[in-house]
Amino acid sequence: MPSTARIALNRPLRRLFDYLVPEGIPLEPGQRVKIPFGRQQAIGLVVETNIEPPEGITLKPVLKALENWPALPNETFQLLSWASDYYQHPLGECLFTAIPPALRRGRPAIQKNDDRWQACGSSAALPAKAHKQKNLLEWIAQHEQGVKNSEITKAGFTRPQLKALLEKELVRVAAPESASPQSQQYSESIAAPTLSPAQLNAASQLPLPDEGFSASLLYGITGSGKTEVYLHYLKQNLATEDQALVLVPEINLTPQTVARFKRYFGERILVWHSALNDSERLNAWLKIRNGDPIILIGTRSAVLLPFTALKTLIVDEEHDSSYKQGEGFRYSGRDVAVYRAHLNRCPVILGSATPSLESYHNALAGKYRLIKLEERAGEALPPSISLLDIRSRPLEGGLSRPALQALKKTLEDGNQALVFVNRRGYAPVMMCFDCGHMVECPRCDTRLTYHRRDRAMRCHHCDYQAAATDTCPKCKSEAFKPVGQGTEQTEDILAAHFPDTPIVRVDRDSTQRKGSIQTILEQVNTGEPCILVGTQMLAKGHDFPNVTLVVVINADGGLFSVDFRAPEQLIQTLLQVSGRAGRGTKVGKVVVQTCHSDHPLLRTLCNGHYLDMADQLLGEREAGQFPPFRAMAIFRAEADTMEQSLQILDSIKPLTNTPGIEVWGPLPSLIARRADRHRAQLVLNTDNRRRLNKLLTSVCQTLEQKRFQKGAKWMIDVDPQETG
Ligand SMILES: Nc1ncnc2c1ncn2[C@@H]1O[C@H](COP(=O)(O)OP(=O)(O)OP(=O)(O)O)[C@@H](O)[C@H]1O
Ligand SMILES: [Zn+2]
Repeated sequence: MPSTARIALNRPLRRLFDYLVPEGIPLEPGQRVKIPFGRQQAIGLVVETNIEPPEGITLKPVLKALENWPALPNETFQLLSWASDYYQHPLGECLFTAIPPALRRGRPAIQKNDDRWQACGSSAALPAKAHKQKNLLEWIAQHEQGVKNSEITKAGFTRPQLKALLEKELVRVAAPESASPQSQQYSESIAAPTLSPAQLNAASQLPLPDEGFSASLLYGITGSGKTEVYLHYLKQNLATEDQALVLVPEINLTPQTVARFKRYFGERILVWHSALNDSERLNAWLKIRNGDPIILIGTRSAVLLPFTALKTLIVDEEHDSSYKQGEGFRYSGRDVAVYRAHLNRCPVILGSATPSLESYHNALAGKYRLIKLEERAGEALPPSISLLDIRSRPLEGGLSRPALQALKKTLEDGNQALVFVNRRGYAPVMMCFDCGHMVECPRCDTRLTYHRRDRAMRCHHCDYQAAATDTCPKCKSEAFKPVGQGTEQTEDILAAHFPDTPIVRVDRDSTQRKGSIQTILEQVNTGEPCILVGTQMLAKGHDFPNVTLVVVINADGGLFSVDFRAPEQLIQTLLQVSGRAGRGTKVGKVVVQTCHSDHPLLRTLCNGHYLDMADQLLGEREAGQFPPFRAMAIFRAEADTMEQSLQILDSIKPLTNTPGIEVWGPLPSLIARRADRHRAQLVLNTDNRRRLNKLLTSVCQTLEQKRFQKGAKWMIDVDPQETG
């Protein structure tokens, strides 16, 4: 009698499918199978085996198992099942996030052929007329390590030429780099970095990989050398057969970090991020699944991968909002990392100069070990931060005269400066000073940003764009002007003031145009005087030793926002961007322009003590009964009309009626219309997380059965980052 298995598909369905398991196909959870599905075939993942077959239904059989081992080993499988329940996202889609695209399509789980060819004969053996083959052979012979197919074509040779050499046995495949699981040997020649006494003190407080589960919050001020602490820790404590995971917010922004890890660990470093192609992804996945002793540096989704020998997790810049996925499976990479360490009985280290209030709260509650590193590495000192009130001061490109003077002085002293503007483009609004018209996005409840370089008006919330006009589109007046600051405008003003100094703009537009941020930053890395102008991108983890001045154009953005997280994010960004000043031997200075120089939060900022501000903010969160003191979840709806969206949420609200759970709304979202979709939300807030989880599971099950109007959608977001 054949047994029955329950199988998950990569579909947004809160249900699983039962199939017969033909004899001779032993299955276990996490294994990849091919199954008939409707009129097609699909790739599924086994969730349960030997289940009681449902009565009265004839089941179809599994067609085959794609491997005789589980693609998702037990611990990874448990992790994803937990995440599916915690974040209320369908199990199938959660499980498949840990499977690379090639395997989702049913491709075999083998290394993509990337053979290297070596020469093994002399060109003398070739006929005199075979010039091309001769050239190819000689070229291959110059590369002792062998050359890849792709390199051969890139060098201008062809496959038939290679084939001809192969037939004559003049070339052969070089020994593969990794022939079988566990076979990889990594030579690590460089010793651990030498740490300062403060760094050593911090490193010595970190629990060892074999001491079981623990979570540590490494609070290390900007420039304190946290990366060196991680390197030292891994070098000293990670056994040669073990795996480690280092999560980073965005790899492409900080190529320096990867380079630093590679210097110490060489080939043992593997990277995982969204820019990998399918075969790079598959090859990396196989190494991870095989238990190769790699150290993976990866973005958010790396935490879900099927490690089999994971002994340490590090989450760098743990406060960064990019750890939370904003759509679909809305998990927090940081929080999943903590749960993974718990499942895996190993340490997790969360590091930041500006820890999230969640993590800091956990540290204060004794759940996380708090480790402080409050000195800068090397000879660097913390920068001095001062507020510059700009009320009734004339501004140029957002810059006040004292700020311009400080920039001038910095350049004269042979140093570099950084100007932080929180908007890309030229100006966030174009306004007519005759009729008052402001140009809005036709598809969103937002204004269009003026991009002068491309003479375009763009919506930063959808992809709408229109050509810029010189006169008001409504009344044709010529008094049609940009209002507010964007990076382009500040760049122009700086170029006019400092014509002989390179101005380097870093924002999403400039990095998209010029390729990588690395190319753009080459100018800065020469150390010659220059001014960097840019957005948040500049605040993240960069190490420019010659930057001695940071100017923040306007600090007021998040001070009075309705989003309860806004002040936290503002302070984090301000301190992170301030932390780019004075990282080398020269002292750094930060000038923060504001119209609210008496605001208590900004005043505390000048002391530079993040934890003081965090204490202050936690006090406010507790008074307002917000996370981390309570658990929050948001039901969101979007539809073609606001009425429909509100209707969906109105129908959800009675289902949430539970003692101890507060429900706010439904209300239109802060940007109520985005890309012609009308959005609303219903907020659930409670001090009983378990009850909330149970409630959400039952509400989601109910909603799954309901039919809503075409185009209308509901979503659930647990521990939301954005609450507007
Ligand atoms: N022990 C040390 N001796 C000398 N220089 C050091 C030492 N440790 C780190 N550094 C240097 O100090 C600088 C800052 O280090 P790192 O980038 O690791 O700081 P960080 O704590 O990650 O900072 P941030 O949070 O601001 O990104 C780097 O240039 C690094 O090479
Ligand atoms: Zn828009």
